Amino acid sequence: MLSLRAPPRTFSPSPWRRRGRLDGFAAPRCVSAAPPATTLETATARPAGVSFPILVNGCTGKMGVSVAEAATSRGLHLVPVSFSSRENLDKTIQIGDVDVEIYGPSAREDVLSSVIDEFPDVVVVDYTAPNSVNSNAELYCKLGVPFVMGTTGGDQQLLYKSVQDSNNYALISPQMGKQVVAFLAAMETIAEQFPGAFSGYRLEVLESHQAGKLDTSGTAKAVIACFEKLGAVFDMDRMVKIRDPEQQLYMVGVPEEHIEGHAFHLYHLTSPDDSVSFEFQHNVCGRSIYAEGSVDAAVFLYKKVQSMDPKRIYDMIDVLQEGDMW
Ligand SMILES: NC(=O)C1=CN([C@@H]2O[C@H](COP(=O)(O)OP(=O)(O)OC[C@H]3O[C@@H](n4cnc5c(N)ncnc54)[C@H](O)[C@@H]3O)[C@@H](O)[C@H]2O)C=CC1
Ligand SMILES: O=C(O)C1=N[C@H](C(=O)O)C[C@H](O)C1
Repeated sequence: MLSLRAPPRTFSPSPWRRRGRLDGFAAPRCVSAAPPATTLETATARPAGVSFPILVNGCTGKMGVSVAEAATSRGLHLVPVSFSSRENLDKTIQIGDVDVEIYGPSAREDVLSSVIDEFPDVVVVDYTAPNSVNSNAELYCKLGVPFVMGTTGGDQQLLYKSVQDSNNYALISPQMGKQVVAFLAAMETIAEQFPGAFSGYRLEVLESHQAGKLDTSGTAKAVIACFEKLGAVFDMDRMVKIRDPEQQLYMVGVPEEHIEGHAFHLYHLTSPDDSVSFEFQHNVCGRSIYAEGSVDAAVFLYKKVQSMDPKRIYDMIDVLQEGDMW
């Protein structure tokens, strides 16, 4: 039976620390549920159903590699070109049997133009860095190449404005994992249908990602926006961001093999009089759900471009709603 006892009046700032690893917090389930870090469950991947050229920008990074691998195993044509923020890298990266050549910033406009000439139906998928979001999007819009923006951060308003002004096709989402997208969609629906239902509730948010993550979780920001519409009070400066591997291991309970690639999120709501509390979590180990979702996104966008759909800007909820996610 559920206990209806009121929660303690002073809620610990860290539910993860309060509970610790040993009491069965969701994390250990990742050990058997997720694939090894940076490898994909692509052996059983279903084909994309269509084939078209895909350019993955950011093949020097972890998501770039994962998406490029997922794209080739789904039968898409991986364009053997990617970019870097560094000049004179003189590097190729092997993805399956494709040698992807990496070009620096000064060559990117010429190289991307040549790619578009050779592959007019190419779709770009971007997994670079928060400080490249806007300049990359500007370039894609200038050249009229449809793109999936998986990279989080940057100036999101400006990003949408660039796409709108150029009338380009783009799919933008801070979260590509199907089940997390479904949770986000549910949150948006609740927020729309019951605005103010959580008026005055205090919200506390914790997110833990690999140490190399530069920005605050874009997914957490999207979920927080829904809680705010529901009336909850949140101070963005109080978001607890955990990037320290020791804390992740011993406090959050991230399995050791996923310290380098995980995304744990926890949202805790408390009523103004402390008599009611709610808690939501989504904890992902590895990167395969984002990689597969990114390929779904590219396929979806490709179809929209081919059918000259008048709507130009999409997100992952659109993909989910069309039943187009694996
Ligand atoms: N939408 C989603 O579901 C997900 C989004 N992400 C986001 O994707 C981004 C990348 O994540 P990771 O691959 O884990 O990071 P990472 O640090 O492993 O890789 C990023 C790579 O992009 C390169 N890069 C930086 N600026 C560039 C530019 N202008 N042109 C080309 N390459 C550039 C960096 O040198 C690095 O190699 C982050 O913003 C992260 O938040 C990550 C996972 C899922
Ligand atoms: O950088 C990551 O890893 C992730 N970034 C996205 C975000 O910022 O929300 C999605 C997921 O949390 C993984």
